[in-house]
Amino acid sequence: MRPLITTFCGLIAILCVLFLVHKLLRFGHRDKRLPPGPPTIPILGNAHLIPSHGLHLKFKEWSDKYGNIFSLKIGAGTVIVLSDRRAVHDLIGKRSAIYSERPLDNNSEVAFGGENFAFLHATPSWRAQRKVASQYLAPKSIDDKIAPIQEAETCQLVHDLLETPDQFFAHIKRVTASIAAIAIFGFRAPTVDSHWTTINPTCEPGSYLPIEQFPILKYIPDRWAPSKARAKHCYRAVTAIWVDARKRVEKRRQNGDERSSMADRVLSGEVKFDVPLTPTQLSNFFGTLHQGGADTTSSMVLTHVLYLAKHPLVQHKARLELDCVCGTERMPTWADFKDLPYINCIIKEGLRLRPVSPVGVPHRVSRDDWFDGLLIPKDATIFFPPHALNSPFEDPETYNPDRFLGRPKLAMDYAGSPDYMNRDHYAYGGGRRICVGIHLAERMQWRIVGKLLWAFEIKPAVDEETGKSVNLDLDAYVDGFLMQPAPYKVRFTPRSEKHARIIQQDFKNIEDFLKKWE
Ligand code: HEM
Repeated sequence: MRPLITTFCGLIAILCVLFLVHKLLRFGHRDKRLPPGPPTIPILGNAHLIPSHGLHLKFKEWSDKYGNIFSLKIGAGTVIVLSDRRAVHDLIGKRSAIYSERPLDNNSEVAFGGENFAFLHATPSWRAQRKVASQYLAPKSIDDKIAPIQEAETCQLVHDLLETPDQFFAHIKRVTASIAAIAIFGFRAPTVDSHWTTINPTCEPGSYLPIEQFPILKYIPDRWAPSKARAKHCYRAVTAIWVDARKRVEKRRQNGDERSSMADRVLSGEVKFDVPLTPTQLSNFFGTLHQGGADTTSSMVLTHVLYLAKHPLVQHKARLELDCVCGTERMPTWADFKDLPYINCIIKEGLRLRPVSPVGVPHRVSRDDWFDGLLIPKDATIFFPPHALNSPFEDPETYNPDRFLGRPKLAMDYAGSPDYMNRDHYAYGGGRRICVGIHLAERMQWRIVGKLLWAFEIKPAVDEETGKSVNLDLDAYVDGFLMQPAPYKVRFTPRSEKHARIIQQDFKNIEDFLKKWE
């Protein structure tokens, strides 16, 4: 009897081992109902194929090979990449009720403390924050309240470039940070080293353990996982900065100095959230908006300047319009938008060709869904990379603002249109999560590029040793959380004595207005 029991137990043990091996080999395996994708290997799936840099280029390569809708397996997780405009329109747009979550990611939840509304899941609190932000940043509200600030700040930018053109990187960072700081906190950044220019924290969570995809990693003790401590530190450091920012506004208000910023309106009770926020959540809400507004826009402006310096003919075309509408008497303002359509073409082409986030910000689907017979499983991470959605354009890798002649509207008009093949670009994302600052961003870029082109010839710098123009490398980008051009050198030469005089005069006229925000 005993040998029979032993044999039976042995059999059970072998079956258990076989089951576990089978389970292990299936872990990371692609379900046949999913969109196609690169072959998987056990456990990792496709995780070993993800490059540390240039993910947008890899996405493009995979979409050419496996189709415009492809999938990746990262351990237990699924990633779906949409490089198809119809799919983006149908899923991210029309079905946005289930495609508006953010990916499950324990590390960023710790790093943001669940308080950065750009990374919140689609909770009632996210909806409440989004509502307040989008009302304040709606076109009419911006054109009523923020427009004079934007015009004045861009006048200072042009003046700064006249005085110290070599510092153009810093000047461009200052102006976007200052406009965002006035709009959100009611304070400005008068110089490149002032508090509100340098406030933006650069704390990024860095590399970390992908617990959602490989659940076994959660058993690694905290002391062996420095990323966990880093994420906690990140939350504390960033929150401290934004709490301090909110307190500065409160102190100013206590001294009887009430202004018309978003923070002032919330703190005065004029604006209320449908779901109340704690003081710390409120600080992080303001901070998220400032962060979203400042560096994204300056990175884009630096792209516009880089490409303009390399393309004198594009500058020339813009100036034909500028000279006709404004002459040498005045700089362009937003009121000239309709009469200067080529500036809008330049903005669109920069955003299309070099979006700050070429893979886009991922969404997550909240339940199983189907598209063209393909399964999009619950909790899959959804990318719709702007870079891969350029296919309707002829010669998409070439910089050519002319391609947007005949498309005179702003990005939001095309994003909301059912004519998805005519959409200009996807640089602001899509669906219910589309960039909440899109109207401010469009106006900031237009005002800056319009004034720069009116005021200066933008040319590559001259090498002091050779006396020749330096080469500007259009592919030299720093690939971080945001893509921005690596440092480069250009010259800003005033177009004439008269242009320089107008710049000086305009600056004198706005100096006192801007001082009110210091
Ligand atoms: C050229 C400038 C800008 C670009 C290219 C840009 C791009 C983006 C993108 C791609 C997203 C993700 C959209 C999605 O998930 O589908 C986003 C979200 C966001 N942006 Fe912008 N953005 C810019 C300027 C701004 C400005 C000026 C602000 C605020 C003042 C802002 C605040 C935000 C916020 C708060 C979110 C998160 C929205 C949410 O998750 O509901 N951005 N932006």
